[in-house]
Amino acid sequence: MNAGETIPVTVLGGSLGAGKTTLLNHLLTNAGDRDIAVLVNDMGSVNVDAELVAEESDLAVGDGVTELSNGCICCELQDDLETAVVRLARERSFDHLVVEASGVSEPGPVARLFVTSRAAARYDVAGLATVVDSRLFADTFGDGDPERTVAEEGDGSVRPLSDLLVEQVESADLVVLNKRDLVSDAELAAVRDAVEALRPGATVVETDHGDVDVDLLLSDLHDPDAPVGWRAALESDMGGDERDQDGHGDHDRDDHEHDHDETPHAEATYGVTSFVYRRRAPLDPDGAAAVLGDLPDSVVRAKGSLWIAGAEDVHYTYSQAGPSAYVAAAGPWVASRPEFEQDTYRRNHPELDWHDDHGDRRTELVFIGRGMDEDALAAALDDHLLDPGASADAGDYPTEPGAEVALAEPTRERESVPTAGTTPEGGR
Ligand SMILES: Nc1nc2c(ncn2[C@@H]2O[C@H](COP(=O)(O)OP(=O)(O)OP(=O)(O)O)[C@@H](O)[C@H]2O)c(=O)[nH]1
Repeated sequence: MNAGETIPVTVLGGSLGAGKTTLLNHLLTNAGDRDIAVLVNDMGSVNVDAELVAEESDLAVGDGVTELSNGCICCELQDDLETAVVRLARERSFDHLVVEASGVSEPGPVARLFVTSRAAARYDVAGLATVVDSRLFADTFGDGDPERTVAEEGDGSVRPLSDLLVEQVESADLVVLNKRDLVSDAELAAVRDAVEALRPGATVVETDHGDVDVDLLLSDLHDPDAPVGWRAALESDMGGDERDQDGHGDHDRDDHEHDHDETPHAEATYGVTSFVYRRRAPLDPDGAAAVLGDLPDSVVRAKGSLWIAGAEDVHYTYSQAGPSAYVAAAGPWVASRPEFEQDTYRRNHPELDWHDDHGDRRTELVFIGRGMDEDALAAALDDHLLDPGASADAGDYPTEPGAEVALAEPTRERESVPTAGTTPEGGR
């Protein structure tokens, strides 16, 4: 970058588990000659997404991937975001910055930071892309009338999560209708209608597994003739009318002003909390599948690493979003690799949490939800802990890196959902 030139930045938002990290990995794999820096925000204290992005790309956490964890960059981590992106632009040269906001981030304030703060001198917002979980959207707004559903769902104390879904769509320049494979054609058409009603003028694309056109995603999506969403919020922030063109109040701004202090924004506004379950012992394969394939409805999103008895050399990742839950074989644990590789890996990743006996083998899961009974969930998993080295049959778990197995799958209207593998047990 030449002095005085600004770097384009794309803000990637969308609901918990909508497919933002999947899309980001697709982008990095298909970026060609572009040098892309990424910043990943996760609301849990363990940044699973940053690790997944780093694992799938040549970038390392702390080098190409910057992580901001345990909070939300649209509110309590705003200052950290500003510092991180200013430092990034000073220390490295790159062509484009992509910021993956956490699933509970309101995208407007994140984009606004690049226009109003110190970061504005270095960056230019190219666009705000919102990834929509089409299955979740169809289920939430089944009657195609999002505004009505939002109004009905609220319990008065916190805003319903569907409110956030609407806001994320209203702010977007590009809406990616992801998880197309989990909805029927009729449901997808209804989702598109609802999205276009909420955000007229946005570019809308339909995908599965984040397979978007990289050129489109990184292009300058700014449409000066459609100043709805975050730009309208920006204008009102700079002294204009407090209501945007659709007549909605600028609630992200209102909320942000009064929950800036102790209570994290996600909890104060949406009642969303997170906790980490971390154990240095393997889980019984069937027991883990039974619990993790049938989580209580209070869990909105769960993800992390699994150490499974009987498959002690395979690092499994677990991912649940609403009615879907999968276990994937990520590859060998570092501790299962030849010693010289272990040494090299550990030298390059000093942050790796290493145990004298078990190396990096661990079960480390982040649970995000509303009204979760953390103790009951932890106890349910603890019931299935085994001693390291205990014999067990993990035959239904995949071993090939990248292969995954469904523990729970959603059903869609009319057509059945293609299975991603066999089901070890249960499911919901
Ligand atoms: N069936 C299906 N699953 C998908 C698709 N895209 C992503 N997934 C799966 O959905 C889960 C969540 O995907 P992520 O990319 O981690 O979602 P995210 O938005 O980054 O999640 P958070 O950052 O935790 O909010 C993972 O298990 C993905 O493999 C899709 O198009 N179809």
